[in-house]
Amino acid sequence: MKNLRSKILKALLRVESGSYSNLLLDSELKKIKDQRDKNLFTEIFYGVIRNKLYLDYVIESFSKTPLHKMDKEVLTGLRIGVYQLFFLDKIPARAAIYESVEAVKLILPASRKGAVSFTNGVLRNINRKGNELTLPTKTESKKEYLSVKYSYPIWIIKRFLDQYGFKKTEKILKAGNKRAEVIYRFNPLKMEKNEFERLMDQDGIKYENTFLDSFYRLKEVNNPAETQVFKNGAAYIQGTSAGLASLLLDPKENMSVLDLAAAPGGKTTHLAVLMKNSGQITALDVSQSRLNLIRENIERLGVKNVVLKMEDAVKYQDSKKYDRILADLPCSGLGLIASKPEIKWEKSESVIKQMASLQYDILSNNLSKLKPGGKLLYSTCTLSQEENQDLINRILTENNNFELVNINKILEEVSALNLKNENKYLELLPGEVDSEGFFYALLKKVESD
Ligand SMILES: C[S@@+](CC[C@H](N)C(=O)[O-])C[C@H]1O[C@@H](n2cnc3c(N)ncnc32)[C@H](O)[C@@H]1O
Repeated sequence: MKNLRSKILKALLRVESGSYSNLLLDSELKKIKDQRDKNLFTEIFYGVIRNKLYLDYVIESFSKTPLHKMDKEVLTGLRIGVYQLFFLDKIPARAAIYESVEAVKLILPASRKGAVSFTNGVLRNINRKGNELTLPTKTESKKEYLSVKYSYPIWIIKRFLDQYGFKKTEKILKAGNKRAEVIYRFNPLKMEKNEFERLMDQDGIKYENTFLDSFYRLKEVNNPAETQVFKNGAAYIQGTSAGLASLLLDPKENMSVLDLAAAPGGKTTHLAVLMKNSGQITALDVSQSRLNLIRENIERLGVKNVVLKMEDAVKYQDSKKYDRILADLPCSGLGLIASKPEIKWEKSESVIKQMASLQYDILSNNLSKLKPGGKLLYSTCTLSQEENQDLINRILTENNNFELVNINKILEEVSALNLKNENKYLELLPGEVDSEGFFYALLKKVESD
């Protein structure tokens, strides 16, 4: 396709100014007809986001102009070019350079000829001398080595090294650079499972089982939101780590459940399935636009037992007592880097403290809404001790009417995960499990309140 690189360049600039990569990619791919072009768009788009720090290291090594003095269009064009030169063997260097320079030319006004020839010069130089590139070595500095090699900011590397040591950190970083999988959760509110599988076969969708029953890992699916099963509401796109949360909370039919931060409704709708559409789920979210996403999902999936409320969970007042509370709270998202690689670049370390404080405030305001004997599942999609283990320890110390339930027995019952977990809570690390990074702690309110 003509101008594919300039479309990628524009999309990358939008990610830099705050668009979500996954949503943007979906809408851009809809505009492209040819499957090979779709694949190449996806490869370069995600490749550049994932490897930004590495690509900048290469550019800096071969350009006399420092990165901060380059126009963002030029720098992004250079990243697109270097990504193809270093990571895509099948694209001849000449084509990679030409197409990237053309992309910069198309996006800049005609008066900026100098910037175009600068892009060309730097890419040619990198192509000639690329094999002279020297990377930081492990012996000089483990942090620098991991940061450049796997393209992660130093602050994330430092935290992971402190929390997990070198070997585990390297596994997590590698897993975060793999393309995230697409997983369908089968929704029995819409059809029988054999009908669901028949429709997937009819659409030529190849899939395999995961460690959760009813969660199907798709192989080579391009438009997972365009298939029959998705449009019929028989499928919801949800990773297995996210899917585990509702299963661990284990709601029963006719229970009352409070979901404190529910949008877009992945876990709410899963809870509804587990409750067979009975009882009631009160689903809160602070954002009206995100509540609309839950509404759409509820309608598509045929969920009938949810009451939506636009509420700030830090201040939410409710005299009702619940059997179950799901606290799947906003977090720094360090477990989701495979599906949202821009997380590496748009967050700074201060987000951890901010999130831990918000999580504490939300939990503290809502613990009293649980019935004696009721259970609360706390979950995050992050890998920071402050937001996970430390926070739960603080909550338990300050609230002696709550105890931590050992999650391992339930885990055995609801999943085929075979983990040696010595803790009562559970932390899933990407690279150790075939899934995204998550943390879960199950709290029970003691019977006598
Ligand atoms: C991790 S997401 C929840 C994902 C959801 N549980 C699911 O499975 O689809 C966190 C959500 O918390 C919401 N949120 C952030 N601050 C909040 C607050 N103070 N009160 C309620 N919701 C909040 C965000 O709008 C976001 O939708």
